[in-house]
Amino acid sequence: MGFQLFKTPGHGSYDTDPLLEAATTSAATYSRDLEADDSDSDDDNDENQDVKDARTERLRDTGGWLGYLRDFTIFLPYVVPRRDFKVQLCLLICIITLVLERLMQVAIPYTLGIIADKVTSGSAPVQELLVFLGLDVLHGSSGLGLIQDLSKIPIKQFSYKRLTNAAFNHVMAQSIDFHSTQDSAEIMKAVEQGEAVGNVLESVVFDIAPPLIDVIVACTIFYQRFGPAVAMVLFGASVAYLVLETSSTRLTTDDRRKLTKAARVETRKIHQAIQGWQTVVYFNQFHRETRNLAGAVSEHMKAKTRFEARQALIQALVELFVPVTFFTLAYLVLRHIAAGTASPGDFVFFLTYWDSIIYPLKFLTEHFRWLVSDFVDAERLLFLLKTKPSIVDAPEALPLAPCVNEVRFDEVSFQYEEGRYALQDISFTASAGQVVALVGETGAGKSSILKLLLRMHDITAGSITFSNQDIRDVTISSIRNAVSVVPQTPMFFNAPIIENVRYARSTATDEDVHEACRAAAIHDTIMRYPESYDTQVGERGVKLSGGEAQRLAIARALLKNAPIVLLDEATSAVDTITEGRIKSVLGNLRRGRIWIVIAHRLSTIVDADQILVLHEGRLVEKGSHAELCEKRGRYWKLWEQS
Ligand SMILES: Nc1ncnc2c1ncn2[C@@H]1O[C@H](COP(=O)(O)OP(=O)(O)OP(=O)(O)O)[C@@H](O)[C@H]1O
Repeated sequence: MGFQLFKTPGHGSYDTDPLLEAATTSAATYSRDLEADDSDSDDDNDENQDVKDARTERLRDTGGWLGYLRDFTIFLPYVVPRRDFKVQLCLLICIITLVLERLMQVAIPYTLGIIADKVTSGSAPVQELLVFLGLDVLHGSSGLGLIQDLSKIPIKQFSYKRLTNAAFNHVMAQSIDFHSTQDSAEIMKAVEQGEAVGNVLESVVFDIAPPLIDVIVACTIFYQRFGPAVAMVLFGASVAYLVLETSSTRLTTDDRRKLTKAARVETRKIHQAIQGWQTVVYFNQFHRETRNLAGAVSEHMKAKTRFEARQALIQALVELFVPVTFFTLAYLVLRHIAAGTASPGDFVFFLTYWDSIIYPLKFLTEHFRWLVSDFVDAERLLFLLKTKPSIVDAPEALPLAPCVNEVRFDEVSFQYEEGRYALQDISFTASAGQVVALVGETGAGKSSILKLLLRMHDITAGSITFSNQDIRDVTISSIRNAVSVVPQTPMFFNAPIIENVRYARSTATDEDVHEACRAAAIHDTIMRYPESYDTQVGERGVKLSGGEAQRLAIARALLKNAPIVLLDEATSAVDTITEGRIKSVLGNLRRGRIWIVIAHRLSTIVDADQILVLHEGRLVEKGSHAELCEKRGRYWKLWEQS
């Protein structure tokens, strides 16, 4: 699939808590990366494996690293502040501070060397000491460091703001096929990576490039002051140190992976137990969960001990390299002093300069590791931004004409996947003021018709027109403005009822909202709540009963006041008395609108103007209730069974 961001790994086997796992399907998406850890392969245990796989594939497709890196130019418009003068200025300040820092790096040891020489020659170098003070303050966190840190803030925020907004808009503009196949946790992770691109740039510009430049500058200066031997030792030692550091990282990779896996298993256990708290109560399995967690915690700690001890040992060995290099260099410099080709001040210069080179070098591998991890995160965002929505406006699409009084399906065929038709040769017309009911057994294609009306998918053949305008020739946004939907399972935001209903039309007054709720037979119920319309509905509306949620969804759809209303089993959870009340109010609202209704309970659509009977994606019967009953065909059979 073209839009597949990352592979979704299979569920692992976890025999200690299978029931809980089944009960927490929503947790399953959240802990996708956690579940990946349960696979047998070590590589699969790596949370970034999917990104790495995608990278390998892209490397193959783009013909190597150059082509691959070229993909990253997609970020340039988001990180280059073309029109933002403030950010441009900050960027310039940062570059200047970086250059000044490099100069300070040499100037400070140089000044100290002069001070030492003056002291040994018996004079008091007060002036030089003041220069040193000035340079030191300027070089530290109170000088250039402060200026740099402050200038970095707007630069990082600039790219974060632009990338996060762009990624969010991109995800929201994706089509239903993207949203129904992608793991939502994975998409969220990708959207949240706006910071990673900024971090990559920051790591390269501020953490990785400067120490490398410093080493080269130091080698040149050492060469000039102490000759080629000292310069060669410094250069060779720096390269060897970096190689050793990198290989030592590799030596602990396996332990690090095991540690990450153990930590994730622990988090997963906690997450599942909390998510599945009700299931734990139903089966009184508190002890089992406590035992499970205790096991996971001790595994985690064992892995941590192994990793940290091994890393400490390897690090200790690598670090031995630093004093040995220092000793060699110091010995060579001292020989120069003894030979009279260098002064004691030169030794002080060497001592101070050594410190300023070696410490950043020590952190280089650490920065490199962070860079790799930020790079992987940035890749998630890259793959997301490269995913194109499958349904987009035609180049010359215009908004739908405001008055829609007819919906027409003309020999419409549609397939979700190649080779399997969900709908075939569907033709019908629904006019303003009419109720058209879609009936048929499960899987017959009813919901697919609603999705096509919202242009969530494009049809394979035929045409769908709203008042003679093909929906592929008008803007998607105007289609969605013209259609109100009451889904089978409505979703609400964790906000007060009034805001949830007003979501349909932000300009609606409180009275408009009340009116819509009266029409949906929910107003009186809401007024009985202690906080009436200010009652919070809970996450996704969990505090509402099924019937209340459906009635609120109807109120919301009515408030939108669109010319086409789609009801998908909209009253299936409502008792028959309330349903009767809703129907009588909806009857009054029929005028001027087109109603397309899906119903399993046939009693709810007996007075529909047109009943379309679908069977295996085909329209097999069409007519009023009386006409269809008279036919004694498929509808009649369904009616008899109901
Ligand atoms: N996203 C999808 N990808 C692939 N096939 C799909 C998808 N959605 C639905 N289908 C298939 O299309 C056919 C029609 O599905 P549809 O949901 O329209 O049926 P329905 O009549 O609304 O069923 P129900 O009454 O159970 O809601 C079914 O065979 C279904 O498996």
